[in-house]
Amino acid sequence: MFALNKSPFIRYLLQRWSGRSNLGLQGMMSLIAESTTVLLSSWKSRIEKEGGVAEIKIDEGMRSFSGDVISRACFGSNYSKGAEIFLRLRALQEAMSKKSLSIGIPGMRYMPTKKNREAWALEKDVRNLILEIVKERKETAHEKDLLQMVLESAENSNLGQDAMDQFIVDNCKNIYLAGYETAAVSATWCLMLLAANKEWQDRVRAEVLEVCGSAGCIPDADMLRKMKLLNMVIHESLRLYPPVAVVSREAFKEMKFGDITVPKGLNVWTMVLTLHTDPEVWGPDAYRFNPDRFAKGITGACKLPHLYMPFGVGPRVCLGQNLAIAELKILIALVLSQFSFSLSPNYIHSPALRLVIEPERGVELLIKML
Ligand code: HEM
Repeated sequence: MFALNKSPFIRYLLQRWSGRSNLGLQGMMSLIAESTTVLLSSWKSRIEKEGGVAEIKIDEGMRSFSGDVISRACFGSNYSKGAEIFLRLRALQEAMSKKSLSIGIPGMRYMPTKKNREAWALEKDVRNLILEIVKERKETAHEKDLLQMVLESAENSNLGQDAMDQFIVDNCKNIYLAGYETAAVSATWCLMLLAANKEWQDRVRAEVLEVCGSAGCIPDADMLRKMKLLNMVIHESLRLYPPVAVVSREAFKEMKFGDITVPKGLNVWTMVLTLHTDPEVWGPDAYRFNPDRFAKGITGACKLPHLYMPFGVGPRVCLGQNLAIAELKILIALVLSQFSFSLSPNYIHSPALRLVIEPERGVELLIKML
């Protein structure tokens, strides 16, 4: 996520792509629904096999889902093709979050330590896999997706072959990293909260069935807009478990904030989770799951609305936020309309700050068909 701040090209690409994509909003929604259906069919078979109730650790399923969406939306390929890349990017992310403990020691990232070697090997694998997809792409029909745009920009540049490959790999990696774990972990936390809060699960399910008509009906854009309770639950979930815990900015010049002087070149970290749970901003129940606080929107929920920032803030705000919210709404609506679920007695609450805030020991749910 931090690397993305140095990548205005991605912003340009996503803006260009959203204007030019032949997917359109409805196409994007069917694509998300297809990925959801794949996931939920696997849940159904588990439930049938296990006699009506299945204990499912949902984390991997959420990753497959979000990987499938981002891969098909942005790269035109499906999850099975990107699966190996995802696995390595996840391992790379873990290796990097461990490595980040040693930031601050000059030159440390160039030392051939065990962790660094592990990360370098993964980087190499990811690079080779992406370049394999690029090679296949060059031999087959062109699609108007993000990968195609990256390729066109690389070809129109004056870069040599090595620099061109690096350009393609960096941009593909950035999009995967930005949109994959964040959306997956948001869906996981949201389902955990609905499992732990049965009353809200029932309320949102009733809304989904009322707006969408029947179980398993794929919501259209209008239906998504009408599901207010669902929206409130997603806001509250992103407030309590913002996947990106820190938003960073570099001071380009010396700045003064009251008595504090920020020197040029300093990185300022905004702790999103701290802002999202400050009782001064959210009231005495700041740590409680209470989606009702969003009944009148973000401005009604907190004293200073700009302090709610799950997608960051300002000109570098998340470019994938509409895609991410659509993913969450469609997934949760389809889950609620077909299943009921509660926390498994084996669930251990273990939020851990890696590159995203994730449940270290996973989320196990007891799931049955309605
Ligand atoms: C719930 C899911 C997501 C969350 C919580 C999230 C959060 C964020 C945050 C906090 C930032 C940094 C913003 C800042 O510095 O002010 C960011 C940047 C970004 N996100 Fe997301 N994101 C999510 C999903 C996605 C998806 C699905 C994509 C799609 C490809 C995406 C693409 C990007 C890009 C390209 C940037 C960099 C923008 C720039 O620096 O110009 N994100 N995201």
